Amino acid sequence: MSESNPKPNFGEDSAINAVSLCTSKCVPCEGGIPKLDRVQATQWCRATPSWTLSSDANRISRTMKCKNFAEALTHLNQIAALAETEQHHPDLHLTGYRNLGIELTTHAIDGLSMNDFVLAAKIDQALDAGG
Ligand SMILES: C[C@H](O)[C@H](O)[C@H]1CNC2=NC(N)=NC(=O)C2=N1
Repeated sequence: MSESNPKPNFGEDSAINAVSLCTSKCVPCEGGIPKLDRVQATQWCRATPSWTLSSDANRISRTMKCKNFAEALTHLNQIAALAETEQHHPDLHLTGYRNLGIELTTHAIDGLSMNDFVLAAKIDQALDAGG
């Protein structure tokens, strides 16, 4: 609806959901766009329910316990490949040998953009496919 809602790949009326996010591409961002506000970020999070919005609404995160260290590394590499394809890069944390933490924010705007949700949905698709 509103012009300030940055949904360039979705159009005015189309729904934001995991499928529409997965078929979208990250847009190169070097600043100059508004970050999603808390209300927008909360709406977008509904499409990526595995992700938690930070208290300052500037990032989303997902944690997962992998079977073992090798599976955690496999997932890290899957995420790295997606990040390189999309040219949008998460903060990745591998702790306690199999606990994977993934954080997404758009550094150029110090907050959330569509890119974070596109990559989050693609990460979910890859990890939850069992690969
Ligand atoms: C032009 C290109 O999109 C930018 O340099 C990218 C690279 N990857 C990035 N990743 C993230 N998470 N935030 C950024 O602002 C960012 N900038």
